[in-house]
Amino acid sequence: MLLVQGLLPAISMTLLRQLVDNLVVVVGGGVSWTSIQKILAPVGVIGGLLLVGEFFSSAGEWIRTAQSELVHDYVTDLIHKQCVAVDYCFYESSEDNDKLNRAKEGASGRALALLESTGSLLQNSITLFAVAAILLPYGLWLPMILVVSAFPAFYILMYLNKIQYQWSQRTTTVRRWLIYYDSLLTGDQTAAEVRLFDFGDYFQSSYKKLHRQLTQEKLKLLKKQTLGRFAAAIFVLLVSGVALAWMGRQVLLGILSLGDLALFVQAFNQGQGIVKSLLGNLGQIYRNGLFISNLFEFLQIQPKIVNPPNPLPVPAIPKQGIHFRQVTFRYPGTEKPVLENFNLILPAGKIVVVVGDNGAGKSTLIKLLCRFYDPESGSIELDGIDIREFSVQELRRLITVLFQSPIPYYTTVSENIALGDIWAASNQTEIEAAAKASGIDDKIMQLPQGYNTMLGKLFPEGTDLSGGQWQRLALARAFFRRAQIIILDEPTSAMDPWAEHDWLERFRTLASDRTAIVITHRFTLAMRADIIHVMRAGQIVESGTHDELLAQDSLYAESWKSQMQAGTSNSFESSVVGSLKQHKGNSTHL
Ligand SMILES: Nc1ncnc2c1ncn2[C@@H]1O[C@H](COP(=O)(O)OP(=O)(O)OP(=O)(O)O)[C@@H](O)[C@H]1O
Repeated sequence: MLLVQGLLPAISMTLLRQLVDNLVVVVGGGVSWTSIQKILAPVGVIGGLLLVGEFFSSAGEWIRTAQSELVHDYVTDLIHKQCVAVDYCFYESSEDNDKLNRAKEGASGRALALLESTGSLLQNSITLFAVAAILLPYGLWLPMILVVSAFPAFYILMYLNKIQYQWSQRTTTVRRWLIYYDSLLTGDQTAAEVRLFDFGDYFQSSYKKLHRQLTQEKLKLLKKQTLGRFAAAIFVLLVSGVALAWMGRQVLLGILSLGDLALFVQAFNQGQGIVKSLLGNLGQIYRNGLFISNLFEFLQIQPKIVNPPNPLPVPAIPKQGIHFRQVTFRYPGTEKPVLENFNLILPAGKIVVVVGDNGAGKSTLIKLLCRFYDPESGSIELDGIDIREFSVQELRRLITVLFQSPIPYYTTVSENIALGDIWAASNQTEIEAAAKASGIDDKIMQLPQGYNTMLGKLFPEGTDLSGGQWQRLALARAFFRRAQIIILDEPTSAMDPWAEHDWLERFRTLASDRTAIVITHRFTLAMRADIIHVMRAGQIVESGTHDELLAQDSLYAESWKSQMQAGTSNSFESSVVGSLKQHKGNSTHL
């Protein structure tokens, strides 16, 4: 198709010359059926060619759309796969987020544009060769001048494309800020605070300020591009003028016919148009190639948290437990270690609670245990084996985590719970058992369509849950996983005290044969653990049962007393008031 489309203009031009020459003969020699036939034949063929051209151009539209969808699907799939494959820490680095943004920014559009420009380049090259072949008999210098006249434009185009790319690279972070402000203003998660704190105008003006700055820079670039293109176009016009003057002279001298002149004018004009398109194609290929290099840069990122060459089998049921041995860890790009020569034993089959003040390093322990990060030195062992010796996926399958802020998934209730173990066959009985264990079953039964109710208000017929109910649902998801190691990070923070008491009883039964690690600020929860570890500034400073720690009369006991003095022992208010008092400057706060 490219070949036919590429040759069509040249064939039309040749036919046009024949038509004009025949017309001159007819006008000079009188009208007869034979002479009219000579005109009708090229007219018919030209008409036919126009039809073929139109058909191909319409078919081209269909092909372009199909190609566009295919390329889009392919590139999006690559990006999604890589987004899941990169390390967790990728999302905590501004530089890496820039890379992702650049890869995503029109990646599929650019890939398609590259494909189209290459196709167009081929077609235009074929046309240019055919046109050059037509011009060649009038002088070798004609096709050459056609190409040479395009050199300045070529240089300008490449230069402009390069500076546009550099500008785009430089402003990636600024454009990410725009996306961020936009999400604050338009997202459902921020809608309440935007209204309450009335900071809509504030973020809107931040957005506008940045956007204005970008627009000004963009317009400056465009101005440069326009001036550059204008200068190149003037040069091309001058060259055309010289060539036309020469051709006109040849006709006046009788060396060439009027048909030749018609052919020449069309060929030279078309030739220049084609050279211009070719340059455009080259510029596009160059620019899109630069942008697509961003996609490749992102796709080439290799995760650092990888499986060992010969992974050891993960214990189906841990017997000894988890041992943090002399672990030192600092977050990438930070100076101060969060953990330094840290030691902790979490025995199998026990419920262990880790309490500690904000920033003590409790959540960091979870991230290390799940291998979102690896320690700088020391090791984390499961039944005496360094967890780096296991396959990452196998290790993670052994663990279930209820994170501090569970994600509300906008799917049905059943799917929400089943997401806890996508590898397990979705069994409704087990889903309901997990919901009962987490204490959300009663609420689900009151929903319009029970377990088939769509959650979240973002999509049609969705129902929302309260914060505590979402938390219980996340807990059901964690239970559904049936993992041997259960990690709960502030599991009851959004629950009322009655719910918490009820839940604790269930949890004891559920976790009876598993290893449970609970991170909490709530003493009412901590006191029921088999072992309590008190963490402060990256170290375990006290360990024991609730009674043992009270007997030690140290940090834990002090914080416990402080909470108890604030109210009755088990009440929600006591925890909150106690915590608030501690935050007011008491050095022994937990
Ligand atoms: N991604 C990160 N990059 C750099 N520093 C981090 C990162 N995440 C946490 N930190 C720092 O590491 C320290 C420990 O954080 P961590 O989240 O483990 O504390 P925590 O005990 O769980 O606190 P909280 O009780 O408030 O949840 C803190 O000083 C925190 O600022």
